[in-house]
Amino acid sequence: MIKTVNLHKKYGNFTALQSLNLEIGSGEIYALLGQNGAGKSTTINILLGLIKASSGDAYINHISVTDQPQEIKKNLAYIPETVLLYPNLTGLENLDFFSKIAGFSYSKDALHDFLMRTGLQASAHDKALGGYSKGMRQKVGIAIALAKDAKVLLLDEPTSGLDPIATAEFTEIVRQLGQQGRTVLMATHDIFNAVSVATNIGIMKQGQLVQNLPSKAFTADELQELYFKTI
Ligand SMILES: Nc1ncnc2c1ncn2[C@@H]1O[C@H](COP(=O)(O)OP(=O)(O)OP(=O)(O)O)[C@@H](O)[C@H]1O
Repeated sequence: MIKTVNLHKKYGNFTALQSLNLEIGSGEIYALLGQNGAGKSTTINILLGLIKASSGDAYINHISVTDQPQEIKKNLAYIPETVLLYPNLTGLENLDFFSKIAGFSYSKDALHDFLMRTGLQASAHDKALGGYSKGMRQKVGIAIALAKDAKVLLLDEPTSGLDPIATAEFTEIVRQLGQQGRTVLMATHDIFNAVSVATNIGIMKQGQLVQNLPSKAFTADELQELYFKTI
């Protein structure tokens, strides 16, 4: 579960976030849309504890980001636009390394199993990550989240730069994460993907959440129309 309560962020005199109140429950996939600079990454960075809110607070599974920044990391996984992993290690070795950092030690079979669950073909598991496509690196990122058993996932522009097949595969994995009862917050510019995978959609404008709607209410065309009217 993710909750933000009256979250404000100021950079000097500039207000990047204004009274942001979000609530995303277990099993929900929330797509956060908005123009460049609307405040999406600022929101994610506060949830990650990378930047401090100017006022208000955010909670991951009822734990305050402000009060217990270390504790929330246990429940949280972050998949950025470009997943940062070690290019000289294989996919499996990266998964093993990052699982151990998170405090989990798995057998080789279990590590292969996590990678298989993301759809990463078995022939790639023991190849150096430097040769992976962006979509394959993202699958390793998801496998790390599964290995950590992260209950909450933050995704920043996850489908940017992915080809249509990789986007469809990624969408399916995200859908499964929701079905497993995990909470997913996804900042995206991809309206069509948002409608297809998200349970709820938010549109941000100049640091404020100006729309907060169930995605079922829309076709992609209708959401696009609303987006253009809103921003
Ligand atoms: N460290 C900083 N110092 C000053 N201003 C900042 C800083 N970080 C972000 N901003 C400003 O805060 C606003 C919100 O930025 P943010 O990165 O959250 O937007 P975004 O919605 O994620 O945009 P994008 O879609 O381009 O990623 C922008 O106007 C940005 O210039």
